Amino acid sequence: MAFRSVFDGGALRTEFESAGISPHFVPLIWKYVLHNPGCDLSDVPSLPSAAYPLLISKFRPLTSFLSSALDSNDRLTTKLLIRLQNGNSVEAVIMRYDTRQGKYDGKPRSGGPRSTLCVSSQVGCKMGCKFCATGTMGFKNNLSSGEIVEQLVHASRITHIRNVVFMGMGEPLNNYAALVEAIQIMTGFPFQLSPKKITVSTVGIIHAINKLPIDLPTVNLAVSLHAPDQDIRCQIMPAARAFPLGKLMDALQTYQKNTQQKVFVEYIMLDGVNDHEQHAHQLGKLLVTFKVLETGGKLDTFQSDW
Ligand SMILES: C[S@@+](CC[C@H](N)C(=O)[O-])C[C@H]1O[C@@H](n2cnc3c(N)ncnc32)[C@H](O)[C@@H]1O
Ligand code: SF4
Repeated sequence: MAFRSVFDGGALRTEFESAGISPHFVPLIWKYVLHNPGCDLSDVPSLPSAAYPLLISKFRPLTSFLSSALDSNDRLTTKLLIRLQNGNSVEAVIMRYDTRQGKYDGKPRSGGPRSTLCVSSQVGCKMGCKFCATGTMGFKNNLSSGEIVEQLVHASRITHIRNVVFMGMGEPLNNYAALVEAIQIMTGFPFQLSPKKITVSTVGIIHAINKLPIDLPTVNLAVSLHAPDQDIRCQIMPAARAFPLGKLMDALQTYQKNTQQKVFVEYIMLDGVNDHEQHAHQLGKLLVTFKVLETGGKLDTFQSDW
């Protein structure tokens, strides 16, 4: 029998509510599980007595298992392999920026070490981008909100996580409800990540980008652009056929105007495909237009004199 994760917050709250138990106990359970690796739900202190049989029969503290944690040679990066209840695995990556040594971008910064966790939202992906290992494995399953949050639990037991980026396996906007719930949990007690430190990366699912300002108005958005025109985009990212570049750029403008959040543009240089000088000029024009249309937001892009 498959158990739910206690971090499937909506499911746990619903169960509690139908049993007449206050949902206010849910974050207390999360705090206990986070700080007590290997605990049983019967160990969680101070819950109403009706909560224990319900928890034990339907939920588990964690439904995933940390199979391996592999450090890079410089120990700034740790790759986590996490096995899910259904036997599939996902990766999450901890990236440490030792800002005192300027290891991130060479510039001295204040604030000491900070860590970013890159999380997966799906096992595989149906978008089929040609350059992406996840894309070539096809789609296997969506992660539940609990399975997404559990990546943060595993990582938080290794180091303090300050930022989360949805840049691991899968297309987060194709798993929208779980994404929204996971981020709501991550930004509440006991994780309390700042929404401004969360970035959702997407291939560019326009209808979902349009919903984000309502459901997650304070997260950052990153868009995998990877080409300055629709033709090249479609060659390397088949899903782009459904999302014309002009409409995508319009959606980004609207998103930024409505949220005032950062929009990051991701561009992989693929030899002989999108890395010609002419592509750089096209990209500059595309982003300059973006910036000129923009009024008062915070678009992070390069200095442009195209
Ligand atoms: C794996 S995706 C997950 C998030 C989302 N599906 C997306 O496409 O933005 C995160 C980022 O990794 C990039 N990526 C995928 N394959 C890559 C590769 N072989 N080398 C460098 N970046 C890659 C994607 O294009 C995207 O910008
Ligand atoms: S949408 Fe993202 S995860 Fe999916 S295949 Fe493309 S780059 Fe990979």
